[in-house]
Formats: sequence, structure tokens, C-alpha cells
Amino acid sequence: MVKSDIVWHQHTVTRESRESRLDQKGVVVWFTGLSGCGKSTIANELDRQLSELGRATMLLDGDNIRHGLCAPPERLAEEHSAEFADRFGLGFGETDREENIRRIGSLAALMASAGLITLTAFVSPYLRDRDRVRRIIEAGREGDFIEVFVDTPLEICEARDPKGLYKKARAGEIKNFTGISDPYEAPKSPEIHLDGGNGQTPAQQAAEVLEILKNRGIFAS
Ligand SMILES: Nc1ncnc2c1ncn2[C@@H]1O[C@H](COP(=O)(O)OS(=O)(=O)O)[C@@H](OP(=O)(O)O)[C@H]1O
Ligand SMILES: Nc1ncnc2c1ncn2[C@@H]1O[C@H](COP(=O)(O)OP(=O)(O)O)[C@@H](O)[C@H]1O
Repeated sequence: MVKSDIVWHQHTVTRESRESRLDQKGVVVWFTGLSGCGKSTIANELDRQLSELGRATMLLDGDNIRHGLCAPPERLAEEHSAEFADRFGLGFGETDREENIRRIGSLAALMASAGLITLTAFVSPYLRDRDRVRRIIEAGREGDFIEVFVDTPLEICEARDPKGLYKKARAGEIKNFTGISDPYEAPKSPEIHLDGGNGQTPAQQAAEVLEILKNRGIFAS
């Protein structure tokens, strides 16, 4: 244990009482995969299906979180000093991705402890970074980190290319692009493995995840 002058404060309202009020268990459903594999679409559809059932959820998505909590230096420089922007702004180098996933992991852990079914959709290409989040979340309660590997072949992701990023990466206009000039380390034993190129619709894949959540006792109906 690291010695520190910062001491954890035990709150009166417990996680269990929050979960009991919501009649569900807080959990983190962590989608990972290449850009364009379908993470955001499936997570968004799952969020919709859960909301329709009256479940309390939150969806954290890479593109959106990088507008605020994990903004790039250029964005921070609009409001802060150049030194601040350089120090806290995040790009796509290995260490920046590590910090991105660390911040999101902490946020997701807080949301799960508030009793929310927390869905995250980040490329999160490094095994070590995802496993670190798993350890933090499972330190709270085992089984609370559900990794969903959206396993769509690079060729399909590149053919979809909804934001034109693969085209730019191939042209050398984007550095460190996952799958092209940066690695993607696939999960070794994800709780859920979705085949993104098998012709199933995002709604069908979301329904599959929903069924697994139900079977794990996250919520009853
Ligand atoms: N170099 C590089 N590599 C990968 N992705 C890139 C890059 N530059 C920009 N983008 C866009 O940023 C989105 C990925 O952000 P994440 O926060 O999910 O990335 S990471 O988890 O820190 O690896 C990713 O979103 P998705 O396409 O939804 O995955 C891209 O739109
Ligand atoms: N199961 C699927 N079948 C066909 N197309 C899909 C499927 N899932 C996602 N897509 C399409 O692929 C593109 C990329 O999906 P997106 O969810 O933005 O991926 P990611 O968040 O992983 O970058 C979108 O145009 C989306 O409509």
C-alpha cells in the first residue's frame, strides 16, 4: 500500500442501498475493438433496449469523452495555458491511451458504484490497460467487469470507414492509427465475444448482450 495523506472517506449511503433502490446491480460492460467495428452502435442500441426496460444506465463513448474529460491538447489550449494543455491533453500515443483508459476506468467504477449499468465504448487497444481497469472494478466486487470484444475484421472496418479515418491513416495523415500503424491487442478471454462480420444486426447483438446481463442477475426483467 502506498503511504499517503489522502484517506478514503466511508459514506453513509452504501452501494447496496443505491442498488436496492434501483432494483439492479451496478456493472461495467466494456466494449473494445477496432475503430469502425461497431462498438458505439451496439452499445447505443443496448443502452436503448435497457432504457426501454426501465433500467438505469449510462453510456461512455470514446468520441464524446474526448470532447471533455479526455480532451486533446488543442481543445484544452482554448481555455487553459499551453503548459496545462500539454500536460493534461490526450492524444493517441501509447501513454496517452493508457491515461485515457485510466480516467475512463475510474469514472466507470464510480458509475457502477452508483448502481448504474455502465456501458463503455473505447478502442482500448492494450491488454494491460483493460486488465488494469478490470482489476480496479473487480476489487469492488468480482464479476462486475464484463468485457465485450467486438471482433470485426480490419478489412470490414476499413471498408465501412464512416469517418474517413482509415483513408487518412493509409495516406499517412493520421499517426498511430489502430490496426494500421498502431497495434490492437485482442482480449484473450472476454466474457462476451461478438463476431462483427457475421451479418447480425447491431440490435441482435445488443439483445444477445442484454440476455447475458439478465442471466448474470444484473437485473430481473
Ligand atoms: N490514431 C487513432 N487511433 C484510433 N482512433 C482514433 C485515432 N485518431 C482518432 N481516432 C478516433 O478516436 C476514437 C478512439 O478514441 P478512444 O478514446 O476510444 O481510443 S483509445 O481507447 O484511447 O485507444 C475513434 O473512435 P471509434 O471509431 O468510435 O472507435 C476514432 O474515431
Ligand atoms: N453489426 C453491424 N452490421 C453492419 N454494420 C454495422 C454493424 N455495427 C455497426 N455497423 C456500422 O459500422 C459503422 C461503424 O460503427 P461504429 O459503431 O461507429 O463503430 P465504432 O464505435 O467501433 O467505431 C457504422 O456506420 C455502423 O452503422
